[in-house]
Amino acid sequence: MAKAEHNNVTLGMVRDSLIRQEDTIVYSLIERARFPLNPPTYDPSYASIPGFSGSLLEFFVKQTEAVQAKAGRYDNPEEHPFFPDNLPPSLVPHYKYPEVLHPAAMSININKLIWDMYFNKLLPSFVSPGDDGNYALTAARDLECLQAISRRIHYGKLVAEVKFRDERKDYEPAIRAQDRFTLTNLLTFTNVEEAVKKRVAKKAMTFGQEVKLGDDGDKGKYQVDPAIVSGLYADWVIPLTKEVEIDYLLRRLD
Ligand SMILES: O=C(O)C(=O)C[C@]1(C(=O)O)C=C[C@@H](O)C=C1
Repeated sequence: MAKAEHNNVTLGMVRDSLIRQEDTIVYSLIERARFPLNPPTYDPSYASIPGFSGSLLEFFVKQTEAVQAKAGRYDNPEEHPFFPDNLPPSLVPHYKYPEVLHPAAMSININKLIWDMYFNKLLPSFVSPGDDGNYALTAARDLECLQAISRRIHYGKLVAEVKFRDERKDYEPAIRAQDRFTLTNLLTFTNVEEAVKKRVAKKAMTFGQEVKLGDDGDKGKYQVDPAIVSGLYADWVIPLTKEVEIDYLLRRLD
């Protein structure tokens, strides 16, 4: 039997969006990999910006998020700022996004974890060491990666909502018991996870290959190592999406 539709959102539609978001994530990693690590971007002692204490990256992200907040970006429940404190209010007319999620969704933001993972684990694994002076562009590329990864991981709220409504009688007892273990089992589809990991590696091969005319001897050289992209998904993106799903479900009956 086809799964019931809720506000016209089905698990298939949610998964289609996750698949599209893979493209954005893979492309954003490729764009960041065009620059070396560029350590001064992250060094608070380099920036010395008047009236600001922190790195150029933090300056760039805070300023960009402030502009985007004023332009209404965070009115969209799919968007999560990295520095939510002291963000200016939106200055544009409020768009009435469909209310699909439980209000508890608003309190879930794991961007701090995503930030730490990105800068401490992921970034050093896929960019070359070095310094070419392009610190502002580097910060801009980092923010694009962070926003794409964050949107995908927080999409777990919607995944969880659709699963909850599809299988309410299975989820409710586990939520009442605040039983993370059972919730994890309920929402896990190992076959889907395996397909995601394979697909993102393939996308990294396809989008990141060097396109040359004629016969070249350069097959197998990619702009971002496909194994790093599938590792990112295996070690971080999928586990953190599940974490968001569980955090959301635990509050779904509040
Ligand atoms: O597609 C789902 O059902 C999801 O919950 C998303 C996701 C993922 O992060 O890709 C996470 C958990 C499932 O085990 C499978 C895949």
